[in-house]
Amino acid sequence: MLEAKGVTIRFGGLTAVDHVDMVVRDHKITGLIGPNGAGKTTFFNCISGVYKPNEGSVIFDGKHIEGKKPYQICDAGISRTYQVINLFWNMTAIENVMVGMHPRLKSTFLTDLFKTPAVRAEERAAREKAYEWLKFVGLEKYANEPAGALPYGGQRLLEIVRGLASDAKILLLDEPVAGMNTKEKAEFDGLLQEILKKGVTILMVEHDMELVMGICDYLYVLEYGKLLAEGVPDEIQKHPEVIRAYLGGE
Ligand SMILES: Nc1ncnc2c1ncn2[C@@H]1O[C@H](COP(=O)(O)OP(=O)(O)OP(=O)(O)O)[C@@H](O)[C@H]1O
Repeated sequence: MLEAKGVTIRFGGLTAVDHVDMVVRDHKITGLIGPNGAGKTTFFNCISGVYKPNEGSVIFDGKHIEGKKPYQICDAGISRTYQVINLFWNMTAIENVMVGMHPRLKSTFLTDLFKTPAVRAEERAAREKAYEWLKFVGLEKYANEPAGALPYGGQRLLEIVRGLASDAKILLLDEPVAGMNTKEKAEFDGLLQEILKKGVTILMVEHDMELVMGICDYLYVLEYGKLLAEGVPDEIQKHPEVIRAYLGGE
């Protein structure tokens, strides 16, 4: 479904992502791991349109998307979350989800300006749908609270659900459990399974090895921008190069 071929990005003399090939299979959880500075977030940025790769291609549903703008990539069905949570802090939780739904809404600047009955009906329907999304992640009680008032784990979930609300086919999660407590992490595992059941494919960068090894169907390992290994978690855990590079030889 999503395929990267030879993706390369350079910052001056540094090749942050170096000819990386990756296949993200439909309805699976693919993990991208590697030591700090390996190029994981930069790779995400190439897929989500923040950067245009210097070389290589990214193909989604049979179409080249490398070099497209982030909003075009989002419209195509790829949504992402950020390492540093990126919400509209002064908007309520439900409004944040509605913003996520915006690409799928029909209203335009002019119809919004005049608040036609059709716009009001669409807004009502969008609010109801957004509320359903909040329920999906157990955040409905915060619907009318500003995003900044949610507990930290809740903010992470809100960011994910805002992505889902755009009818994403692929969700790119950048360190989704960073900062979550043990209970939130345990629940997160179940949530990812529920997301998969909705037909959404997941690609995630995560440092929490227990989570990654337990939940991912397939893993790619980056080191200094290059692909070091790929395989199912069992293979990766035993891979001598990965143990050397990432697990510090333990
Ligand atoms: N905009 C930029 N300009 C210059 N160098 C950059 C830029 N973004 C990232 N880098 C460099 O590219 C390399 C890869 O960084 P990146 O953030 O992608 O790694 P990462 O694997 O996501 O790390 P972490 O696990 O710490 O988040 C690093 O050496 C980083 O300093």
